[in-house]
Amino acid sequence: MSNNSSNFLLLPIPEVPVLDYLHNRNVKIVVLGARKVGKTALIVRFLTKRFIGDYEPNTGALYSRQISIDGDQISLQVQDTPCANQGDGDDSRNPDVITRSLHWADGFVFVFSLTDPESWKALRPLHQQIRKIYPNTRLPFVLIGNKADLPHARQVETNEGIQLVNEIGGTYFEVSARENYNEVYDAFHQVCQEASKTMGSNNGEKRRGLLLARPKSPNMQDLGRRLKQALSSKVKSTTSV
Ligand SMILES: Nc1nc2c(ncn2[C@@H]2O[C@H](COP(=O)(O)OP(=O)(O)OP(=O)(O)O)[C@@H](O)[C@H]2O)c(=O)[nH]1
Repeated sequence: MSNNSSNFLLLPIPEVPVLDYLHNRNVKIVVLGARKVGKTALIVRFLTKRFIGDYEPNTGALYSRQISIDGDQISLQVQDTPCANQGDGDDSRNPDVITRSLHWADGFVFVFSLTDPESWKALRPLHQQIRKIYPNTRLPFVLIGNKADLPHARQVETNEGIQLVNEIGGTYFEVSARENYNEVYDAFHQVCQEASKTMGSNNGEKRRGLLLARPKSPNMQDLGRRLKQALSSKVKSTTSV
């Protein structure tokens, strides 16, 4: 077997079929928040409808799915991030993943726990970091106060969530990943819908010159680019014969 064909055999099998990936709109959402606020639980709930109680500490997984938004097929990628600053001295957990994700995103889901005021406070500095990257662009945001099923442990009031969302822009949702799929779905659907609309109005391009590759594999953009390159070199060699 030639070297060329073995290169193709080494490509990972993507969850999104490659041709769909190339043709559909590609929406990239980043989920941010302090540790243990339920980021992974929310993403998994949105994508699978299931609540799974315990996860390994987050190291920045990327989830890819096809979803339908307003009748359009969207290739959705959701980036779970390791953590946001919580003043716990553990900001060393992949700060690079967070910074790169901020550049990569088309929309953001900010998460705090209604039982943890520190997780609410951690979001402001994160938002300031995003404003520095995009001083003139308002990307879609939703703010989620999670763990609404624990009213006895609640320490952040609804008006504090509203106050924060008024500062950062976007919509505020109070949800329980554990108990309510519909609210979780509404929050994620909203940010996907807004990101998709924004991309539609910009011809699929978010902002020229600021696009960075996602930090970790599986890198679907790279896969798409490599496939396009392979196809175009095939066309070139055919036409030059
Ligand atoms: N009661 C309750 N517990 C929840 C809810 N969502 C998540 N949890 C729990 O909160 C804990 C943390 O959830 P994760 O999804 O791992 O949180 P994370 O933000 O991804 O955490 P890191 O990996 O540290 O970044 C787990 O024990 C979950 O079972 C919820 O809506 N209600």
